[in-house]
Amino acid sequence: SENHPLWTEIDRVTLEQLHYAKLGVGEGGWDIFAEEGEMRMYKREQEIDGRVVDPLKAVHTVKGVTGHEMCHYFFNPDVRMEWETTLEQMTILESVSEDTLVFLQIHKRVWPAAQRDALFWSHIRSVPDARDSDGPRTWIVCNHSTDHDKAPECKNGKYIRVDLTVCMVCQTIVEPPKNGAEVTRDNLTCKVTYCSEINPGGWAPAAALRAVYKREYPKFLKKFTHYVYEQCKNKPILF
Ligand SMILES: CC(C)(C)c1cc(CCc2ccccn2)cc(-c2ccc(S(=O)(=O)CCO)cc2)c1
Repeated sequence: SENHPLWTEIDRVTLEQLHYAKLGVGEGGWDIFAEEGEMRMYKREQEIDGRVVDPLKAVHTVKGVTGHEMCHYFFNPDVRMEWETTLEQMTILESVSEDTLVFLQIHKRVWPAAQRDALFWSHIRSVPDARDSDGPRTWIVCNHSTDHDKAPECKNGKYIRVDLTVCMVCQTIVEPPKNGAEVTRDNLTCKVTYCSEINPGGWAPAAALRAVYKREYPKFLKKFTHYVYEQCKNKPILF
């Protein structure tokens, strides 16, 4: 897919998001708004022309799965409706390649905002790291809004189009078992960093939107990571 017109942007945005995900939340005005077990969610309050665009960064530690498995289920369109509760409809407009798809998603209405849709490319890749002796430990899925000639113009459509950039960066940590035994899921830990910037588009009351984000995002990430754990627990490990 290197010669696809979107490829340059896909490569640039994916690497930018990888770098951004790796930045800590120590500096840059992040404040924590949810903490449940190993999951911590941070936001920065940011408005762009009167719209709440609060960047979000979540970190989570999930035992028993690999980064490849976590990113595979996040990318895979076949299972999205099973964990993505904000979705009403999902269409693949283009399969750019094995690792890159263009989605049109219609999300459920989030009161009091009008209903929205999202048009974005989604790209999955492993991140080579010289230190990883036996295979890549870090995987990333990046979702970034795009235009597409197969999508309805949001003007005559009945949905407001959101503008989003999202990344799911997952790193596998293997704690080697004693006396050279085979690695089992008990030896696996997945470090998850989920970043999102959603410009809801159109008008939505800031306070109500922030209340929605505060309630919905923790639910979203908890449901997704729990779903992956359940899907993987009785399957062979996908490193
Ligand atoms: C309620 C809330 C959780 C904030 C929410 C509201 C809306 C609907 C659009 C929207 C945004 C703002 C206000 C009203 N509606 C979309 C999303 C959303 C979009 C995309 C992704 S993804 O990570 O790319 C996985 C693929 O779906 C995750 C979540 C979340």
